[in-house]
Amino acid sequence: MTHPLLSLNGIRVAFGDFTAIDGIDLTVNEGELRFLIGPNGAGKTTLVDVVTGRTRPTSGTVTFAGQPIHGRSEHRIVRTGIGRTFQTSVVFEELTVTDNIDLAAHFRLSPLGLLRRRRGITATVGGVLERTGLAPLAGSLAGTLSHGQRQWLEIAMLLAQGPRLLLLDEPVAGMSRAERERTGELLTEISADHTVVVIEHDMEFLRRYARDVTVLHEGRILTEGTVGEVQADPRVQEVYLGRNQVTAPEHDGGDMLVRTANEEG
Ligand SMILES: Nc1ncnc2c1ncn2[C@@H]1O[C@H](COP(=O)(O)OP(=O)(O)OP(=O)(O)O)[C@@H](O)[C@H]1O
Repeated sequence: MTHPLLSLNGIRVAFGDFTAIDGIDLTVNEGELRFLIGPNGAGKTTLVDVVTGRTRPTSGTVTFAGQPIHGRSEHRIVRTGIGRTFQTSVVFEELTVTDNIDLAAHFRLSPLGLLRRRRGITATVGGVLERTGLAPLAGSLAGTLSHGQRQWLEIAMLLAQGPRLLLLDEPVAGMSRAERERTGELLTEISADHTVVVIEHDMEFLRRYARDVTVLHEGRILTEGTVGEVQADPRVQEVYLGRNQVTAPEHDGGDMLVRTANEEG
C-alpha cells in the first residue's frame, strides 16, 4: 500500500510577470526516494521553496501528512516534519560535529531551553553520528571538514531533527567519486525509514541510486517514471540536448543524460 505523504496541487509561482512554476501537481508517497531533475531554471528549487514555506505559491495547495501547509511559516513547516538542505552550507564552522548535530536535535527548544539542555552525545546524536559515518569526526571542528564530510554533517543535522520528509538540494555537487558513492549509500539507507526528495544534476549518480524521477522543464512537469523510462523519453533528451546546443550548461548533467540515453538506446 502506498500512502501519499506530500501532495502538491495546481502549484503556480509568479515572480512579477515571470511564471516560475506553472501549474504543478506532484505526489510523493511515504518511503519514496524521489529525484527531481531538470535544466537550470526549470523551477526545482522554487518548488522545494514552496514545500518548505520559503516561497508562497501564487495559487495551489500543498498537503503534508494529510494537513494543508501552504501559507504556514517556514518555522512551522519544519516542526511538522519537513527538513531541507541548501546548495550553500549552513553548519557552524567554529563548533564541533557533535555540537552542530546536538544544536539541530534541539531545534524545538527556546533559547533558554537550549542553554539548559543536556550537552554531549545523547542517544539521538550518537545514533546520527553512527548512521552518517561521522562518529570518528565527532570532536572535529566543522570548519576543518572536507566538502563531502560537511555535506554529510548537514544530512546528519537534518536527521537529528527527526523529519519524515527530507529535501536535499544537490547533495553530491562538487564531491569526489568516492564521496558520491558514500552519499548514494547513505541516501539509500536513510530512505529505508524516511521519505527523501533529491534535486540532482549528476546523471551518473541518478542512474545508480534513483528509483523514481520527476523531470521539470520551464515550470512544468515534463515527465515522471523510473530512471530508464525517463532516459528513454525523447522529450527529455530534447530538453537537455536543446539546451546544450544553445548555451554552455552550468552543470554537465544534460550532456551526461543524453550520452547515457544513447549508450543504452
Ligand atoms: N525570487 C525570484 N525572483 C525572480 N525570479 C526568480 C526568483 N527565484 C527564482 N526565479 C526564477 O525562476 C526560475 C526557476 O528558478 P529555480 O531556481 O527554481 O530553478 P532550478 O530548476 O532550481 O535551477 P538550477 O538548477 O539552476 O538551480 C528561474 O528562471 C529563476 O531565475
